[in-house]
Amino acid sequence: MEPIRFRPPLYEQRYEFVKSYINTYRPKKVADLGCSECSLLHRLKFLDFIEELVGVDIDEDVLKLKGYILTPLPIHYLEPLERALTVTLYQGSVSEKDPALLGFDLITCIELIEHLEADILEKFQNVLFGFMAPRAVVISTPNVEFNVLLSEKTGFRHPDHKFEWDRKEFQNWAMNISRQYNYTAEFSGVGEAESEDKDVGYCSQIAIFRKNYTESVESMNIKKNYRSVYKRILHVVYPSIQEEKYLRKVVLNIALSHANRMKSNFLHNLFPEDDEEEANSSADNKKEPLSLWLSSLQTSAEIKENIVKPLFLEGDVIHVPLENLLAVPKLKELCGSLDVLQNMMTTEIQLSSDGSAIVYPLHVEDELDSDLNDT
Ligand SMILES: C[S@@+](CC[C@H](N)C(=O)[O-])C[C@H]1O[C@@H](n2cnc3c(N)ncnc32)[C@H](O)[C@@H]1O
Ligand SMILES: [Mg+2]
Repeated sequence: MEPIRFRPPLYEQRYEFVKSYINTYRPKKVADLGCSECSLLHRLKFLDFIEELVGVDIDEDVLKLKGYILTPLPIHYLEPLERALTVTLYQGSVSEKDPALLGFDLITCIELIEHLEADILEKFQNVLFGFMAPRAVVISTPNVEFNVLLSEKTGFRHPDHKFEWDRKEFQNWAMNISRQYNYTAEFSGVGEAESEDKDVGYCSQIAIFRKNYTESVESMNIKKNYRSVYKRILHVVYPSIQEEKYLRKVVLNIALSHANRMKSNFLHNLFPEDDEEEANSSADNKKEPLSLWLSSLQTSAEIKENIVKPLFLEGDVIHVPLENLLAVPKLKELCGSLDVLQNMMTTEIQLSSDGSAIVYPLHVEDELDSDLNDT
């Protein structure tokens, strides 16, 4: 018998299952127990509503070896996230209580439980549902009924498995836990058999638990005082505009790019002959299709600039009133008011003496040079 090959691979289907659950319920704090190489966490860090990601594994070496995939890249400093995001990895056993795992919206345990000895599994149930008590839990584990389709050989799918359950065993275990800890369980899975195969269920069976109660503040406070036992291996805070220093940077970048464009339009209107000279000086005065397309893009971008207060010259200084920048939707969203916008800009660049405008010296040649350098 040819062993079944899943497409996409089974592990990928498990991650996709978690991702689609997360996309539906949009949890902000998510932990993955038995996170191993952090592959699921890595996929989850791209979901833009998750603010806290935590991974726990007993194997310190794998966390140290693979944890780097969760650290920010240079692009994250250039383009800070809109939401806050922290990622933390702990070495520790899921059979031990640590307050770092309190208050989560979702905890996932993907192919973890079958690696736990009976006594550890017993403790783990109590730690996960009684102590951590997240709002939702997703647990996946092999469905032994499917093994007949996987290969001829008998025995467990992996040498480290301590058990493999059929659907009834898994569902009984999950239903007992639900009753004991006041959760509701639903069952699903990934990795389907071909239609002509007999009914063996999914290759990976999955239980989704949802908590039926809200924990009291007193109960949470007692748990928060438990002694920490997990060892922190990695803790990263992603650059985000929720932090003042990154918000300033983003506001400044957007504001200056718009202010520059407004200033260029203003200068081109003021000295239209420079444009003509430039046009006449081009070799045959004909634009290639690509440059035509690029210039049409620029024109539409320029038209979009919302001039609510005209730019003006005072001596040889161009004034770009900040009110125009506040009319840019993104800046309005980020700053809300003129005062905030002004405050963000004032320490970073030169404003007019009353703080109402960005000022640029009028040196047309420098201006045209700098335009060319910008492109
Ligand atoms: C099959 S791997 C999990 C794979 C991973 N969840 C994924 O889907 O990519 C099982 C993991 O559980 C971890 N593990 C086993 N016993 C544990 C325990 N008591 N506490 C925490 N992690 C444990 C192992 O070190 C291993 O990394
Ligand atoms: Mg396994």
